[in-house]
Amino acid sequence: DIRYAPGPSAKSASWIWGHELEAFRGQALEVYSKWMYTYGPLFKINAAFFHNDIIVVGDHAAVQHIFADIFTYMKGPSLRPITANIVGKGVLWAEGEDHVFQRRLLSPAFTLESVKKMADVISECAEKVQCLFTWLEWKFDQGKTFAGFLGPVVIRAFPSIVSLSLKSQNNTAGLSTAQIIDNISTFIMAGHETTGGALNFALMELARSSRVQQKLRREVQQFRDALSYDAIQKLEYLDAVTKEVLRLHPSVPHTERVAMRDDIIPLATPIRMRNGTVLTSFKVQKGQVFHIPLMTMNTNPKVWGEDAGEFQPERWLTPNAIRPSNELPHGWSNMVTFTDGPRLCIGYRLALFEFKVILATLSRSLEFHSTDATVNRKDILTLQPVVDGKCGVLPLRLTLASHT
Ligand code: HEM
Repeated sequence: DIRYAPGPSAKSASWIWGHELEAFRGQALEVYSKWMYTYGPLFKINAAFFHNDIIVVGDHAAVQHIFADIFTYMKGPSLRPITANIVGKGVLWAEGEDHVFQRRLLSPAFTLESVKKMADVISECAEKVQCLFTWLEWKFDQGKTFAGFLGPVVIRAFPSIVSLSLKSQNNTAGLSTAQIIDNISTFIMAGHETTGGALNFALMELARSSRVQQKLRREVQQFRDALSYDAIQKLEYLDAVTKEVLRLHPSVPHTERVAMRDDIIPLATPIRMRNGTVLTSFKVQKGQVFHIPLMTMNTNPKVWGEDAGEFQPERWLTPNAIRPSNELPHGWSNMVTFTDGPRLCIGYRLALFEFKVILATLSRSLEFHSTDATVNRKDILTLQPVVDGKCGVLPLRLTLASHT
């Protein structure tokens, strides 16, 4: 019985907020990570406002099961109204048959072929951003809000991609005008907030590690071909840096699902319940809320090793530095950064290409230096840097890079 699941004691919970406020107060996913390393990959917490207990689940088999069955596990009532308000009732919001319908019509815009067709425009936009930054090198003072600046600049440079992606397929005919509009704002928000945020954290990591930064710059500068879709796949170190940034700083740090019916969930790692029984699967009842801590799963030392919290792109290039894939989560590069299953991020190929082209283009000609500001990270639907209490702020200093 899931009532006996391990977890922080009920006595430590606030009578009104349960354990939820404590979890929110820390840095992004810090408290869930601490609990997961203490209680194992499945534990329960008290929910706010006397709601039934929430199960926090990072067990690979359980998470794969939940993501695979989108008719049994849907987004919770706490997420959907926010999504509807911010981006409208597009594919990110839709559930059930409506989701399947919208996803089928929109998917052709995000296939490998479609992303390849957008590649030239994306590379051109990356050049524009780089020119702007090179110009800004004279203008940037230490302490300016880099993140708040990067978002609008990237969005301004990239709007053509949204219309291009929808134009690249003729199937949107089945969607109403309102659905098309809502999906365009979905792509703008879900696409730019996430990719822009991940790029911010990438620049922060490069600024903190001159070794990685120099190695990446050397690889990019020595590569003479144009950065087409196929060409960029040849840059091995860029690929490793990309994976490492998206492992440590997943733009969506956690997600939520609710069981629509009773079910049995398999477990990769048996859990010892508080009454002494050991379970290899567990029963859930309709209405059970799950929190899925994507960031915790990506950085669990029991899975990724003792240096799980460190930025080490080499782990992706060193044989046996990472466990075999059957011992890792199911998803892109054995991570859950884009989730998994039928609701896997629709734009992940586009995101990866944009991320790589922009990072390659910027690091070719600019150097990034840290400031002495302390950067905190908060989970506010997306992962946000917070400096001196200000959200979306990531101060960096730029100089021109020398060419090899
Ligand atoms: C680094 C960049 C990105 C990250 C880390 C990311 C992450 C995610 C995650 C975790 C989800 C699943 C959320 C959930 O089900 O709870 C998701 C869904 C989604 N993403 Fe992304 N995303 C990124 C970029 C993009 C881009 C570039 C686009 C489109 C232009 C996009 C469009 C979407 C859409 C429409 C969904 C909803 C898909 C569905 O429910 O069927 N994302 N993304």
